[in-house]
Amino acid sequence: MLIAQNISLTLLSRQVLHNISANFAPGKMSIILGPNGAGKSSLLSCLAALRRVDSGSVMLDDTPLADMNANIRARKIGFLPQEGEVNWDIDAGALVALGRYPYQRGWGLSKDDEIAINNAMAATKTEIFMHRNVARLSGGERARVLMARILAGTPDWILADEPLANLDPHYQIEILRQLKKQTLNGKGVVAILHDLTAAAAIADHIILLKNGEIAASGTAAQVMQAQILEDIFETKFDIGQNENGKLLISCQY
Ligand SMILES: Nc1ncnc2c1ncn2[C@@H]1O[C@H](COP(=O)(O)OP(=O)(O)OP(=O)(O)O)[C@@H](O)[C@H]1O
Repeated sequence: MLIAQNISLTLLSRQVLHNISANFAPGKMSIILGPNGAGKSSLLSCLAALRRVDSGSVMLDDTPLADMNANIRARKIGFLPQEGEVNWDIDAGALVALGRYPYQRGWGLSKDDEIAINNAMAATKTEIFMHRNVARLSGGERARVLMARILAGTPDWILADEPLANLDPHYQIEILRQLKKQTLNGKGVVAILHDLTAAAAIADHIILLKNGEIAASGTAAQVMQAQILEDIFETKFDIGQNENGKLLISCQY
């Protein structure tokens, strides 16, 4: 389990997370939603130990993340940041290979490294970009390469900050299916999304943040209710279902 225990975070003398407690289960897709500035990215950074919390702790399987060796932590947790920009002069294959960095002992790639890299590029359909400069890929192509870098590290946990940004509908579905597949293989996924319908379709567990606090938490059926969403987003929503019973959520234009 990845567990946030009463975590609070202050940035530039402004408290952005207030006493957050949440459990994230392996093999499950947990989705964090909420308005801009609610604290979603801040929470995800704390869960990845990229930010030190002011109080409380983040535990991974009974060990405080803050006490864990950085290399071991990097093998366990893959973090996909929100900004998909890559300003290095680097080919996609080399960028994906960086996902193996926590495993490297000497020079060059091991057989295991090569297998993991090939699997990750196949899963994200990025082999065709192997020798292409990442800076010259489209935003959507680069997003898939960055996802491949995370998968190459074969982490137990994937923490993804808006993994669907810049993707067309086809690749949004591809990435969501890829993340879901990871959970079916026993990995824990925690992702920030803005698309409420996509979140409802894919989430095992949803956390809605507002003003740095958990405003609602539960299954899609429990939290995707017009009044709850209106209170959190300060916007009216229409909630329906398609013929398969999937929730369709759109704000009222
Ligand atoms: N490095 C920082 N220094 C100071 N304040 C920050 C910093 N990063 C974020 N904040 C502030 O913390 C609050 C939460 O930001 P955060 O990025 O976690 O929100 P978010 O829910 O991910 O928003 P969005 O949906 O817009 O990405 C915001 O008010 C933001 O201005």
